Amino acid sequence: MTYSLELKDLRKSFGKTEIIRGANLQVAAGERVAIIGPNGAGKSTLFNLISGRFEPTSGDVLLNGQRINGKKPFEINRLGLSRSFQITNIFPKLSVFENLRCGVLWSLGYKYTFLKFLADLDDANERAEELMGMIKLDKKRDVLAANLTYAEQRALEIGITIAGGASVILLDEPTAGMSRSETSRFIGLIKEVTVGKTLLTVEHDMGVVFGLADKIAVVVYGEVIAFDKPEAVRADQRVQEAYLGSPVADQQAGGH
Ligand SMILES: Nc1ncnc2c1ncn2[C@@H]1O[C@H](COP(=O)(O)OP(=O)(O)OP(=O)(O)O)[C@@H](O)[C@H]1O
Repeated sequence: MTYSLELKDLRKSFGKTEIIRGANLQVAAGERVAIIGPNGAGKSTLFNLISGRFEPTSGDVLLNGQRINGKKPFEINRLGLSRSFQITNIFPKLSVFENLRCGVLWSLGYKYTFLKFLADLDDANERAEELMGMIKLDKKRDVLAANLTYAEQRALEIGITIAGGASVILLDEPTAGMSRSETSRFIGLIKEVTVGKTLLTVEHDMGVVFGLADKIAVVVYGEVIAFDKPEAVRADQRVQEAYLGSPVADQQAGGH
């Protein structure tokens, strides 16, 4: 079976310190996966290895069966993996529509001659309109991104992240900083716009994890110690010991 994303005995050291210590993960197409784990476990480092910001010390990252370690982030992006950052990558002085159109054009840009660019501008406009509807910002079409609410800016960011049609989407704490009601609405939106796509999130909020994920990958000390459906992960003794057993985590999970 070809996985959408696969990590094979992935390792990463910084100097003499090994941070990722043989991580393995097999994510099937269309799965929504939340990566959880204690602070400093290596979740962000894993994201950086997958998206090409860091190169692994050893082991492999496969995207749709193709080895991508050593490739540049933009090359990986063009192979179908798109990542959004906690720090937004929107242009504050452009409108919602212009931001989305930039996202679409950027994702197409590399194969374009100027004439082809002009011919396809209509397509880009159409796609930007479509994305605007998906992220429910059509009524804010001409509002500058800087003037959107925080939650709207995060929605715009998701729109830009999916603009290029990538099949694998990485979201870093997508609801961080949102209120409870914004968060639950946003989980719904993320689910809608990623239908049919493979989704990976790094997430601390257990409410978001259990609301969004088909499967949870638990990273402890640079290894994936469990990868399963939420109920199974919750019942896993090792996970409870390492992570979920703490009263704080139980409280965050809403005592399910
Ligand atoms: N570029 C780097 N150079 C040296 N050490 C690093 C680098 N990046 C991360 N580390 C170290 O790797 C370890 C794992 O960090 P990472 O940010 O991946 O953990 P995390 O699970 O995302 O943590 P958190 O939940 O707190 O965000 C930490 O000890 C961190 O100091």
